[in-house]
Amino acid sequence: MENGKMQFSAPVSRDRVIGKFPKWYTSQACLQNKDHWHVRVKNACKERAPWNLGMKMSKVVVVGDLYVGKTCLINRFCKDLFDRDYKATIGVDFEIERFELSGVPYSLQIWDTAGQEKFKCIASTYYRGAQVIIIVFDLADIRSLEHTRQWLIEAMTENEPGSCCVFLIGTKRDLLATAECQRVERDAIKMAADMRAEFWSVSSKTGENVRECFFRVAALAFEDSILQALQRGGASHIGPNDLIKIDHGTTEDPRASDLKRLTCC
Ligand SMILES: Nc1nc2c(ncn2[C@@H]2O[C@H](COP(=O)(O)OP(=O)(O)OP(=O)(O)O)[C@@H](O)[C@H]2O)c(=O)[nH]1
Ligand SMILES: [Mg+2]
Repeated sequence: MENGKMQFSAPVSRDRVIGKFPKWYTSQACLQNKDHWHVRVKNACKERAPWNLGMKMSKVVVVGDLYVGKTCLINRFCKDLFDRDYKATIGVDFEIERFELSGVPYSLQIWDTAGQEKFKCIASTYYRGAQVIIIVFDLADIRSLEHTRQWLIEAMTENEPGSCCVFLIGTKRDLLATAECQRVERDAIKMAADMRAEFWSVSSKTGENVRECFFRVAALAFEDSILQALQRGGASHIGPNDLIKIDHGTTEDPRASDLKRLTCC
């Protein structure tokens, strides 16, 4: 009971509890090559006891050509579903996924955008305030990899340089033979290194690497948030308000505030 109101918060599902720091897919294109939480982050998490950190949320924006598998990737992770039939995303959609990281509750607000050119104007209004940008390409369609650089440029026009963690994700690995997959991955790793992005190779159909990839997204975004807050306020001053300030998303229904911005199109 707080301020006369009951506070209900369902516990985070057990398969969203991240204790150990998640590992990269390849050390040749990864944003962090350590295998443990940053010591300052670990300490900040431990010290949370005297004050309630509350729910913390970061914004993840998923971009890439049409038909590369953005929606399927999100649906595989968030709903454990795969749909063989293509239903183009119209404008944008979002999912909220709750985690517990190093004992602290934390959410990702995952924005799925349309790859079709005619919806770009709508989708691009949602790029702002992204803490993570996921650029998706189809491992079986090399042109979609070539287009990823342009997607990054467009996503970054709405964000401060250096303010986002960038992931390059190749989907549909189930469609490729091992040798072919390795060849495409080599090109993708070069592209990711160029973009300073972390590379992952996944299949939404089989689910291969999907969970591992999103756990990594959550962990890196979470660590980044805590470190930024510590840098601003100093370790001894970190408190609930610091963490509320660094939210890139919002705890209210994000569709409500984002819809106001749609008037530009
Ligand atoms: N075999 C296979 N097919 C996939 C995979 N991921 C997606 N697909 C198929 O690829 C097609 C396009 O997937 P979507 O997720 O709808 O693509 P999208 O990137 O969201 O497309 P837009 O919303 O138009 O931008 C669908 O027919 C999916 O079933 C995968 O990992 N393996
Ligand atoms: Mg889609």
